[in-house]
Amino acid sequence: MVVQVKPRNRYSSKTMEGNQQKVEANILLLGAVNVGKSALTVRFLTRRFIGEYGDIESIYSHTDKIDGRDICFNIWDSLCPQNGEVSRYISDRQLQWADGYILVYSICDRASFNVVRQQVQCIRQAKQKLASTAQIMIVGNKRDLQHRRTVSSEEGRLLALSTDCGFFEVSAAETYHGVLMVFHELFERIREARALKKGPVGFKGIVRSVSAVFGRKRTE
Ligand SMILES: Nc1nc2c(ncn2[C@@H]2O[C@H](COP(=O)(O)OP(=O)(O)OP(=O)(O)O)[C@@H](O)[C@H]2O)c(=O)[nH]1
Repeated sequence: MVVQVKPRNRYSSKTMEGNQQKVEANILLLGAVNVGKSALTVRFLTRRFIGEYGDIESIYSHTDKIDGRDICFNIWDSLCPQNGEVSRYISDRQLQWADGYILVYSICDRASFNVVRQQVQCIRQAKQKLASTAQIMIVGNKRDLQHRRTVSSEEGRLLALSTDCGFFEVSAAETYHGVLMVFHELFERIREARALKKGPVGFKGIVRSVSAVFGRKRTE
């Protein structure tokens, strides 16, 4: 069964609706094949786990309230190439588009953890080159399959700590709340990084704002 969610291709980070500025965040899901990227996306969008997802690569748009404010998540559920080498590859278009990454591995699949390890390095290098503030969340999925676990929680946490990423272990199959936390926590990180990049408003900023409101040009 393929879930019907309307895809949308938008690449801006902010839009205006009425007089209210609507905040957007572009989230890219990456990881090896079969780790549950689509399951996590669909859980977040519909609160449901449907089991089989088909081979669809789409960008979905979903608005959620955080602290009383509408946040528009544009979520790119990437399709992983079957070839192991290619699965580590992240395109320039993806790197330029994303404000945040959810790197998914399965706790039962060590090879998928190694893919995430390499993708973290790839994104960190690209961030430096692009002077990007994009944030990364590492997610160990299929937590319900404890008896088949091959990657410990400590390994996931350590990788996240050593690379300045967030970390969650979740089960897309079992709970909605954990998945919600992943997206919300990633958004918080993006918001903080954006605020840091902007820096404090300062005196010049205040003068600029006052000039803009009263429509006068500064003479010095
Ligand atoms: N037990 C369990 N199975 C899961 C979980 N999440 C996903 N699955 C199953 O894992 C399989 C792959 O899930 P997908 O969401 O299609 O994985 P994907 O990473 O999008 O796969 P590709 O698009 O092919 O790269 C499906 O059979 C899902 O039902 C989970 O949390 N627990």
